[in-house]
Amino acid sequence: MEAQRSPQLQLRHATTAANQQRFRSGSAAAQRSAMSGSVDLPVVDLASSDLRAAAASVRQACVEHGFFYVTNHGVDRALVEAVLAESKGFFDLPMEEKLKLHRTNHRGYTPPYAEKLDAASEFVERFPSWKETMKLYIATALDTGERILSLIALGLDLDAEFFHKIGALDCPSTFLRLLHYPGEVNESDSGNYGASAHSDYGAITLLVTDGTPGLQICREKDRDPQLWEDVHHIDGALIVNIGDLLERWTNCVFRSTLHRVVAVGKERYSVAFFLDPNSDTVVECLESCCSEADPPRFPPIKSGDYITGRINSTYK
Ligand SMILES: O=C(O)CCC(=O)C(=O)O
Ligand SMILES: [Fe+2]
Repeated sequence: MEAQRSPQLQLRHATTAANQQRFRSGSAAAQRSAMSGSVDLPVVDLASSDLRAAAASVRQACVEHGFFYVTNHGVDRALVEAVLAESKGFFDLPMEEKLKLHRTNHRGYTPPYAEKLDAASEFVERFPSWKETMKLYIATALDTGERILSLIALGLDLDAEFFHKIGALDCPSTFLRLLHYPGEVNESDSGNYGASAHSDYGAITLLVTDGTPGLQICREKDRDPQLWEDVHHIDGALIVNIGDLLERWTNCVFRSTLHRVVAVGKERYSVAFFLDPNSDTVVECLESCCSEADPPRFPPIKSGDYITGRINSTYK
């Protein structure tokens, strides 16, 4: 496996107050008034022997939806179950115990409401298999993410090893977020439950859920009223989505699609794995994504500067 920056892990109760800052739009009223339907996202078989065809599906999915499913992805079902079980164990703790892991520098627990409390970490003693489970999950998801990036590169008419060759995966940045959406809606949330509309910051996100619905995407963010479509659960598949950094890298050929999680009257667990290039990777318009008629829309930027800027504007 490639060298890797120390992975960051975040535990989040996904009620509004803790999420609100990072979202581009989506007031409670707007969420309620938006139209909705459901979407059939493409499914890409990562074990396909026809790499070119798989890459073409990935490209189409990234251009049209910014979201797709992957199957035969190499992340064991038992491992996913173990991560969800550890997560449930943590979120089931009394609040005062969870607060001992209160978030510092983007790691740790974010409570439902953003109080400022200081507490120490006692993670390891309380959850003996936590570290190994999360380490294995992160390593496996990283491996899967790299395979997806190879297909993305091929789909962009680049060498399958493009991201490796430019050093973007020498020391990639990974971030694991364990999310818990409580079943009951708190009155003070004003009906704005779950994760408000947002796009992810980085390159790609790999998402698993416990199968509870709630995830929706909005493919045309400027449309009025917005059309929100349910992303249904496919047993055993991972959901992959493109983040803003990859949208920028591809000169907006690929979409970083607005998404949110709405209340379904049932508690929900999910695990989001964010994969970004190493921080000194220069993200500048890929050759195959610009032309004289469609010049680069953004100046080059180091991946780390871009992500840090986004995170800092979130957690001010
Ligand atoms: O919980 C989910 O299904 C989505 C989570 C998400 O979009 C995020 O953490 O960025
Ligand atoms: Fe997201």
